[in-house]
Amino acid sequence: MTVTSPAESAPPGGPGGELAELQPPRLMLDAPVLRACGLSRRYGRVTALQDVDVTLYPREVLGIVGESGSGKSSLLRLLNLEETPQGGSYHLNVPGAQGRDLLTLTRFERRELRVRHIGIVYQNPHLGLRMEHSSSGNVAERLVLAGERSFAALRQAGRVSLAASEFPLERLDDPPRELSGGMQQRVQLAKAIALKPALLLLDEPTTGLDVSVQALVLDTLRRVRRELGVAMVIVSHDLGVIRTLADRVMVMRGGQVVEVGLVDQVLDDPLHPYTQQLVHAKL
Ligand SMILES: Nc1ncnc2c1ncn2[C@@H]1O[C@H](COP(=O)(O)OP(=O)(O)OP(=O)(O)O)[C@@H](O)[C@H]1O
Repeated sequence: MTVTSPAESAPPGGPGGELAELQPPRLMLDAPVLRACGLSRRYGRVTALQDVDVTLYPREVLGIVGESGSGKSSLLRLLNLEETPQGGSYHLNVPGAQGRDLLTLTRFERRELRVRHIGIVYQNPHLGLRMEHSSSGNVAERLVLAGERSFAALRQAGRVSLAASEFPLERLDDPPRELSGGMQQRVQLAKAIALKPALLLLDEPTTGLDVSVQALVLDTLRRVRRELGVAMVIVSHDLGVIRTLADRVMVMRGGQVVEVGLVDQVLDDPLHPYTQQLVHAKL
């Protein structure tokens, strides 16, 4: 399906409307940093994603919500170039990839692009971290993949990135298996932002953390967004998290997008019956 962004559907003018009200949100005035069209993914007989379009603007945060099994994590894996869809196209507006459909790249080219331009934080830290290596070593690994070889530079870059994710620096040498869930998410975040990616993907980054830790991690994500200006896609079943972080939200059901729009618009005045059900169930 084709989802038209509010920017694209906004009328150029109208009776009685203030100009400011008619202009698309500032974020949407730039060229998109990410544009994926018609993504489809099947696993055997299960259709995880069907004809999904995603557009993301620079510095924008797009939330993805939907019931369990609606395809949210599958979509993030495709956007992270971990898996290949059976159909669709995917463009990122980053150096070396302009005008190229990323789905046509070789495995090596995709890996390069992922290392340099895409960061991801998984709900399960075991997917994103080596639990036995030191925390700073986990962050350094990404820099090594990008070609950095100097031990001093790796150590310093790891420290800077962990500090940016508000990780306690006295625990730099501790392995993630000895850290709390909130700290493990901070190590994942530090690794994800180490090379200042254009795109940060977050899969339920606060799920499973206790409420006070969740709030701290959300604060850090907001600050990272503000300071790095990175565009983010965040999957969460928690509409409070989406409201706190996201500019727009995309609602998924059965592998398809049923509604997309500005967060307040969709969560306060949902149009699709499924979104209405989702919002009311969470109230
Ligand atoms: N590797 C896989 N092999 C087989 N089926 C899969 C695989 N990954 C996902 N699926 C199926 O694809 C569908 C979408 O799964 P996905 O994990 O993307 O949903 P989700 O919205 O992220 O769910 P949740 O909120 O529970 O994490 C489900 O039916 C799931 O069983």
